[in-house]
Amino acid sequence: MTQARRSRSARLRGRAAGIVLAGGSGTRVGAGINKAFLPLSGRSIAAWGLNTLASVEGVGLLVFVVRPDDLEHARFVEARETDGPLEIIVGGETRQESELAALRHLADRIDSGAVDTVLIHDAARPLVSHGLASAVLHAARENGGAVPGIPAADIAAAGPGQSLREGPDGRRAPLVRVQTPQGFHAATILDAYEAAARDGFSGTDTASCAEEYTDLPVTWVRGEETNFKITYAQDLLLAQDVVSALGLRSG
Ligand SMILES: C[C@](O)(CO)[C@H](O)COP(=O)(O)O
Repeated sequence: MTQARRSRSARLRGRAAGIVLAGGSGTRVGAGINKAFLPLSGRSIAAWGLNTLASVEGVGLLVFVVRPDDLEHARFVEARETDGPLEIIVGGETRQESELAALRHLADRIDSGAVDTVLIHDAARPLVSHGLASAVLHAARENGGAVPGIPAADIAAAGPGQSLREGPDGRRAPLVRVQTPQGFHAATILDAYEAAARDGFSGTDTASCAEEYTDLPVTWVRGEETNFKITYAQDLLLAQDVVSALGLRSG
């Protein structure tokens, strides 16, 4: 183990696990390789989120979920773009299956209490800040579940024949753009994913599975505009501009 790795291992102390999902094909960006491994200011997109989660006090280990074809890329990220160590695992066909794979990978440590909280993050959101990830972890520990969200600034319609849900004051509840990392009490969310697997349920994000299978209150934490998801080629250009304009660095 190198000195850098020793110091990272020493810093990674805590009972929360960061899970970074890079199991999708990420083809809409049009690059021919999984977008999570495209470069952003000298490091892969995935490395940015991994390094940020690793910097959060209380995060004790990182699980990096990838496709079988990307294992070599993932090992490169571990060796060259993060201080490591990463627990690299192969995910499933869907987001739900990849999350389940990560939770099962942690199951023994969740059962023993060595892991109490999970922070599940999209590799495609490289610019999540240390402050936001820390706030989600804190809120998840306080409440059982927490997700970042930004109230939509534009007027949004639910679509023909649909009605927007009412807010507590009887007015229309604002639509919220949901981001990651999403933080949850680990044992509860593991049970939820096992129950979902038995039912064949597949959610859009961790919160949707939590809402369906748990009583956990899910708290909102104010998300960040810069924590956008890289989906299309123009999102990568925007991320590069944000990195330059704000002078951001990874790791
Ligand atoms: C979880 C998420 O980022 C919330 O906005 C989003 O649902 C992820 O979508 P993906 O298609 O799994 O990347």
